[in-house]
Amino acid sequence: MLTIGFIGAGNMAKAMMQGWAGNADIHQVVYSPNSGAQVAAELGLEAKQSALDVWAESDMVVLAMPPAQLEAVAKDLQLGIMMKPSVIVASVLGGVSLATLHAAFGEHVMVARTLPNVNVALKYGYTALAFDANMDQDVKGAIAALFLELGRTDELPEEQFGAVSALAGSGPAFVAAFAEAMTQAGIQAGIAPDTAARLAEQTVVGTARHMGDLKKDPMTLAHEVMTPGGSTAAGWEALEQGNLNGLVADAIQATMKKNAEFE
Ligand SMILES: NC(=O)C1=CN([C@@H]2O[C@H](COP(=O)(O)OP(=O)(O)OC[C@H]3O[C@@H](n4cnc5c(N)ncnc54)[C@H](O)[C@@H]3O)[C@@H](O)[C@H]2O)C=CC1
Ligand SMILES: O=C(O)[C@@H]1CCC=N1
Repeated sequence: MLTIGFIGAGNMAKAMMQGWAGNADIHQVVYSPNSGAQVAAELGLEAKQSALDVWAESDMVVLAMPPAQLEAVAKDLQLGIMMKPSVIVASVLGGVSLATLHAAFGEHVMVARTLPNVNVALKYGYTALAFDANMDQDVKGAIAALFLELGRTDELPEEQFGAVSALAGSGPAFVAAFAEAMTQAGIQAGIAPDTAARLAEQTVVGTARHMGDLKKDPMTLAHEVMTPGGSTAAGWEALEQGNLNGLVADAIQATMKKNAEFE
């Protein structure tokens, strides 16, 4: 039995807990000052009274609190790190580098920097991973296997994490924004709000599965839908005139700029 401990019980932590919940070989414990007990009860996990209690019981500790809490949490864990240095730290803290994590926890602590997205809740996530240069291959493999269970993963250079965070970490929000824009356009066109929302959601879900399951890239699928001289091509032209690509590029750049402020 492997014990994964969470420090923080917000949206990202919950998504990971949900993703690993069905695995009978994983025991999950959680501490969060406000919501830990409630989230643990909701998901059938064990709530702990402190970050130190989580550390004492865990093989791997997931740091999933706001990045600004890093120093405070590291201080709370000082005794645990001395008593049980074998615990692996998997940080999901946006913009917090391996170097910063080591500065907080000490050089000898095994640390992985991970960047998951909320779709890990249903094992359809994407997680970027970066490891200490000297981390043992077996430990790397074990961490990667855990995240692979939650969807796709890649080991990527840390300097790409700002861009990866914008595309894959923040990405679900941006795809959701497109679904919302379609819903609003449907309402404007006279469709009842709940029907418009259902149409938009099913279209986004179905399109994602179509590309994924049938292995089609976006433009192949788009061309299949665009009957030559038909109505989709007219709508596509409006998207191009409105510079959808430019707008998305701007959103990614703005997200990366903010990520760079955290680094
Ligand atoms: N939400 C997302 O899609 C993603 C979030 N992240 C990262 O995950 C981390 C958490 O983000 P969210 O879940 O979105 O935020 P959130 O606000 O939903 O959750 C933060 C959690 O940390 C807890 N917390 C605050 N101070 C604490 C402390 N001193 N000790 C223990 N727990 C404490 C809060 O009670 C709350 O449960 C951030 O570092 C963020 O960069 C990374 C990738 C994606
Ligand atoms: O918005 C944020 O700061 C975090 C990082 C990636 C997704 N959510």
